[in-house]
Amino acid sequence: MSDRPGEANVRMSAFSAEAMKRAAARAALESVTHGMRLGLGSGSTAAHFVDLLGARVREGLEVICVPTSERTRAQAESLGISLSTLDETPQLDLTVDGADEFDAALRLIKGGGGALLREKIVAAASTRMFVIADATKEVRTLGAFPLPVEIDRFGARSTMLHIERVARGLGLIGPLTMRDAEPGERFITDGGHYIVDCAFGAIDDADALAARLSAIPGVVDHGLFIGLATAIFIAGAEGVRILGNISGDPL
Ligand SMILES: O=C(CO)[C@H](O)[C@H](O)COP(=O)(O)O
Repeated sequence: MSDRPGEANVRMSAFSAEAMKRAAARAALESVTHGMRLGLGSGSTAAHFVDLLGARVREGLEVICVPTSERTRAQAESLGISLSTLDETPQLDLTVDGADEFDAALRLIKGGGGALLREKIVAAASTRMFVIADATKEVRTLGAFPLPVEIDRFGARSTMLHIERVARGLGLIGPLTMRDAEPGERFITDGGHYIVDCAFGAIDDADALAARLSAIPGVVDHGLFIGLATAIFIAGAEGVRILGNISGDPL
């Protein structure tokens, strides 16, 4: 278990990291059955799941899927996976997505790829949410990965100050950085918002921080996913371990 982002990744070759992500994706795919309504996550681990799902669809599996980003939509479309929207298909059976960090209570930090708002909406519309990850994402305390917060473009500076104040009230102090797509060009989410990356370090009371961030008017959503994941498929050198319950409720 790592407390520093990338610590174990340094030891892990790029090939084995990708192999582990794919192993986690393959294990989660075993729960997908004919006729399911699926949420498709975003990021490199979720992309392995979409790729493997595409192969099953070519073999005849019928599922209907709601993507959590335009990038995932394009990938799924290119693989011939049937797509829908949450307006057409408002309730889903299962969402499979990656995460930037998770803890033993199945709490997550997400949004490293900037898709956290749609990811959270889709996960909340799903009976179950499976997280697929390599073992480097497991932490004792969330927060080594800077917490992404999606904010409205209007009054962005003011909203950042508000986030800082709220965090300080919980003893969390750390630089807040407006995310850029490239130097000099702001990152804009699929929903048209900015992302602020908050490097607080260890977040001892994630539940309180989540509630206080949600109450800030300019905050559209934040990357703390609490009470949404029902199972986490963790791929490591010894194979895939499952945290939580693949058939049931969040912890
Ligand atoms: O939350 C996300 C995107 O918003 C991703 O799930 C998260 O960043 C993990 O990505 P990867 O699988 O590439 O490590």
